[in-house]
Amino acid sequence: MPPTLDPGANAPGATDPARIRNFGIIAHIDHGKSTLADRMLQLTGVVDPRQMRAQYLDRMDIERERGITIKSQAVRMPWTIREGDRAGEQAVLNMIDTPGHVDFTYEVSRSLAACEGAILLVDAAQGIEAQTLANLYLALENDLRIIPVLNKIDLPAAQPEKYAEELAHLIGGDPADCIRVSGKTGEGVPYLLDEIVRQFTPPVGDADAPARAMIFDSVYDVYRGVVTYVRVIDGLISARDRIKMMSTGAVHELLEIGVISPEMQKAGALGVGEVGYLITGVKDVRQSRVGDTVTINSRPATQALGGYKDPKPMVYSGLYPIDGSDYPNLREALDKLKLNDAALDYEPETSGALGFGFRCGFLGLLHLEIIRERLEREYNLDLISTAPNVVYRANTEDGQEIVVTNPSEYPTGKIAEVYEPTVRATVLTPNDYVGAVMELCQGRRGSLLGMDYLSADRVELRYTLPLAEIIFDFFDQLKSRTKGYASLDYEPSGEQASDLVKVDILLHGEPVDAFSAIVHKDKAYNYGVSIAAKLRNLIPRQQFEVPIQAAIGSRVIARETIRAIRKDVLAKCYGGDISRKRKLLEKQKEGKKRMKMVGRVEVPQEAFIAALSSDSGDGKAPGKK
Ligand SMILES: Nc1nc2c(ncn2[C@@H]2O[C@H](COP(=O)(O)OP(=O)(O)OP(=O)(O)O)[C@@H](O)[C@H]2O)c(=O)[nH]1
Repeated sequence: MPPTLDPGANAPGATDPARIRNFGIIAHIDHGKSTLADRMLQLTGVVDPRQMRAQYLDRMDIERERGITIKSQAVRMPWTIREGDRAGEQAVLNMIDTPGHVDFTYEVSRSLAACEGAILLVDAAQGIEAQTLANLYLALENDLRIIPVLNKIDLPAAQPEKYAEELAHLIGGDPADCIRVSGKTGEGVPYLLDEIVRQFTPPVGDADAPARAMIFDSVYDVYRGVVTYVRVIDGLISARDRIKMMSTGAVHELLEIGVISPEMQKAGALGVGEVGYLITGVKDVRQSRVGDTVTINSRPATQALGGYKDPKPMVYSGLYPIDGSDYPNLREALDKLKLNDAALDYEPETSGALGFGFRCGFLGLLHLEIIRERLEREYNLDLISTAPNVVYRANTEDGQEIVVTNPSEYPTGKIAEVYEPTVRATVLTPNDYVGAVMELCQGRRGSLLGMDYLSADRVELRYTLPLAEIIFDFFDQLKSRTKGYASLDYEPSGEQASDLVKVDILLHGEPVDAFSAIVHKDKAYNYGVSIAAKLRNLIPRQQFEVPIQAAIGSRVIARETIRAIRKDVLAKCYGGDISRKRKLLEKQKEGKKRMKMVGRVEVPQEAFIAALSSDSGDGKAPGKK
């Protein structure tokens, strides 16, 4: 038996909006959102203590293994105020657990649009970090009420007094208003739940208006087809209705409607302010788009809700199946993942070296890595991903504009100007490391925008940096130069004209498209030298000599050679006259020449993976720590 929910959830009618509180938990990564969510599930009784496991809401294997939240989750929990003059008041809480990593900011902003309030969770041993700020700004943009909460007060290193000051300084108010909790021990969590009901406002909507619900997430389930998560703004959607998607006008039969608590539970209807799911039996993933408005076919709304801004991919990489016959499976898998993930973008491409594949756009390297891992695990595919790159815009001298998502498509003609995307990066660091952070940012072509002291020993540095300079190992470098104390957040800030060149890698005189890269002129030489050296170690010796060249246009900037395995053709030629030996050697040379002309260099698959996957030369996948 699942624990009894508030009767509204299962009754044919909907819950009284005055009793609903929709809220999100926002925090810097690892400050303990998922753990706090676990305690709430336990305290509200929606999860049986025997079934409780850590990070209950992180359902994907990858999420659990890495201890990070990738997808947002919405859970309905009943709560009755325990203390104070409103004790006994019953409420229905819809909690939305959101991811913390900078790549997934768009998930956070989508979820927050479905809330009235946000818990700003800060680790009491760490204080405010870069994503604390970024998420706070997102919440403020959505006009949410904020409850500041200090977590992990059970830690000996916790300094709640100090950080309560910092938080109060940031959002205004009294340090004493910061609620102190431990997601681990549960201390303070019942009080926090009480305060959620007291401080957050109930949703406002017109119960009599035609129904309008916002799709804030949509997932493909192998057994049930597409499951669509909605928050109702106006009106009522009941299980007997036929629903209409406002962007396409498509009408669907409702097979099931319900709430997540934390498993799916059927309900009779969803009313104003409620958060729940719809199942229509739609199998095509594109028919239930995140950001679309759902209405009722018999009495449709006329005006759709303001949708979400589509997240724009920031980093591109080619994904190729190692076994060419897997290509259709890869397409199908990408189609399915795309439903969960509006930010994933892909189109077919062919590479001379790697065959048929897809050029895919991602939000960042972690996103790339996760999609790739999901494709390999959930869809059983073996993939190669090419070196990630950002999107460039080139203006040619004859007035054409070319958008380059793949370096091998970089125009060869005369180029007037090339633009590269930039980001506005915020680094929070203790005072002692300001010099180290500045040195790193300057080395990555950054320009300082400003610097502020958040408290006596915590500094906020703001830089404009080319995106291409931070997608590789910037974060690792930042962490190692600041002994792990600095944190980073960034957002797109437009583009800038830069002195960029395309570096081609030629194997045996033939350019290999998958190795081409666009780099800043000052860094082209180093790039060329390092990739040539890497390939020399990765490609086994062949029967003939293989030159590896890095070139800008026709100018070679670096060269390595893989020496031939010289077969000893004279081994069986004892004594004899010199002309015979010479003849044999000539023949061998000719053979080599023929190989050079017609032969192709055999590049082992691993070489592609290792050379392409990271610029550090360690053979690890991009972004892998
Ligand atoms: N001592 C102590 N540790 C905690 C507490 N809350 C969380 N942790 C630990 O902090 C780490 C991060 O916690 P999570 O709940 O996974 O953090 P998160 O913010 O959800 O992380 P993301 O999902 O990746 O954004 C885990 O190792 C937790 O066990 C707490 O109150 N006390």
